[in-house]
Amino acid sequence: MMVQEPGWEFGLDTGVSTPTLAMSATGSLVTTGSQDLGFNVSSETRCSRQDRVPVSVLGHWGSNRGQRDEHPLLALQHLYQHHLVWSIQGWTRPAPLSFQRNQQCEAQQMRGTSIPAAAAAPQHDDGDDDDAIPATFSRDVPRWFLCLLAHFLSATNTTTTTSSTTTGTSSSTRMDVLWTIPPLLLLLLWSSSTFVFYFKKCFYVAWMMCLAVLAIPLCLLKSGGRDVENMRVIRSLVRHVKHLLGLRFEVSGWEHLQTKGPYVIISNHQSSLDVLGLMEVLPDRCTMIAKKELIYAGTVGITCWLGGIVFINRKKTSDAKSVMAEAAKTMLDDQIRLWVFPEGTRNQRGDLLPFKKGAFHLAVAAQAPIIPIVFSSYSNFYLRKEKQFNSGTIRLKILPKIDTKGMTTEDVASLLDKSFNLMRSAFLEVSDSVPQSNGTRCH
Ligand SMILES: CCCCCCCC/C=C\CCCCCCCC(=O)SCCNC(=O)CCNC(=O)[C@H](O)C(C)(C)COP(=O)(O)OP(=O)(O)OC[C@H]1O[C@@H](n2cnc3c(N)ncnc32)[C@H](O)[C@@H]1OP(=O)(O)O
Ligand SMILES: CCCCCCCCCCCCCC(=O)OC[C@@H](O)COP(=O)(O)O
Repeated sequence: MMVQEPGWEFGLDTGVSTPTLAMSATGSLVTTGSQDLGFNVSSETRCSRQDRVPVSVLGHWGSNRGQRDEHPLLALQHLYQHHLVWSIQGWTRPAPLSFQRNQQCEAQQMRGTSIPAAAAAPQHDDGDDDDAIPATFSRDVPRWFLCLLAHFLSATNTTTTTSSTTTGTSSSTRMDVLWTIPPLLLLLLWSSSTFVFYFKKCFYVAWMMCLAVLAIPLCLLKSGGRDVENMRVIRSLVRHVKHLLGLRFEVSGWEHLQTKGPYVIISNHQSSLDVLGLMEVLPDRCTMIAKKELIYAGTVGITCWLGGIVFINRKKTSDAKSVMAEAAKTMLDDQIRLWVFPEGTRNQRGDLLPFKKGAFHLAVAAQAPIIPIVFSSYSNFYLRKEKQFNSGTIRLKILPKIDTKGMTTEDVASLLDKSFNLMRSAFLEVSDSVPQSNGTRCH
């Protein structure tokens, strides 16, 4: 008796109407599959050769042939490569593809019995946690994509078979796996929202690092060193990144940024994605206050330094205070605007954190107005806990300036309260009205 450990199974409800596939489904592939790959392919018994009825082909990928760690997607690839490539043309409608742990099948596999047709048919989420299709593999994959994948894989198969005559079997296997990566990546991007989440995040960081490599020499050419004017270069380099991540910005209140001279911009801080919104509206001669750790962020850190970003040590209030007092002086001397995140840290809890006092001390010290800018909540497209990063729209609302002329340190508390209340109600307002995710990846 062959004992299979619980594995993943995959189902293709093909709706195929050709006699050839009906044959394959009734058994001829089972032998090939089992012998070559460790597959059991079965189908619904009620399907006959001539009937134009949906056929479910279901493979079970166990660990009996030493492929213990093989991913179900690889198993799917094998199925395509060896059995289904020729029959895909016969598909008559999009094939919903689902992966799930089928405990009934696993139990039967453990006992060494074959999978009955009813158990073999792909099941759908019935709300039961154990049986539920994992969120990562629950999306329908369109027929044309599967066709493309199949053609790609069959082409790969030919290539690697040819190469195996000269380079040997192990390198052909390696090639096989290598060539499998691009379509699998596409399939994962298509089907797994968790994968999309990590992919987009990594892409964002990597892309910013690459852009920064470009930004460094450009900044040096423009200003010869650290200068607020370099922010123009950085701004123009970062502006396209929103398109790559599927984000859209809707900005209102542009007129409030027309204020002349230095001012302090304060905004809420949800994620490093805020940089994209910041670059959307960043006025000329404006730089930021940031935590000092950012300077160590490789090429991005160097770019930040070149852009004139003021780094503070949040853990040492006295240090931070003196750096900000110095910044107030520079603001006036060099006619610079400063962008501060008064929450002092990232926050995505659907509300604003209590503000720190530095930004208001800064504005009072420089006697410069405060311009609050509110970013709508990212929760309609970006959820860190749920690992969701869809495309979406972000509203940026620029609020009227708050004057600080004649104010002293005594007024800092009331200035802070006033700004907080204005921003909080604007945040709730823009977050409420923001359109829901315009991506298609929500479950
Ligand atoms: C193409 C290239 C591509 C490359 C990529 C491009 C790169 C991207 C480009 C650009 C990206 C830039 C993106 C940057 C994003 C970074 C964001 C961050 O890093 S957010 C974290 C840091 N930000 C802050 O922390 C806010 C500022 N913080 C403050 O202002 C705090 O107030 C701080 C640190 C100064 C002190 O914080 P406390 O935690 O100690 O708390 P408190 O209550 O505010 O202050 C304590 C006491 O100190 C007084 N105080 C504070 N500041 C004062 C001051 N300036 N003068 C006098 N007293 C002051 C206060 O009045 C308070 O005293 P009493 O309670 O009133 O007695
Ligand atoms: C090796 C690290 C590479 C990092 C590359 C990052 C590329 C994106 C550049 C955007 C910079 C945004 C910086 C930012 O948003 O920092 C977070 C702080 O505000 C708040 O931090 P925390 O939550 O208080 O620790």
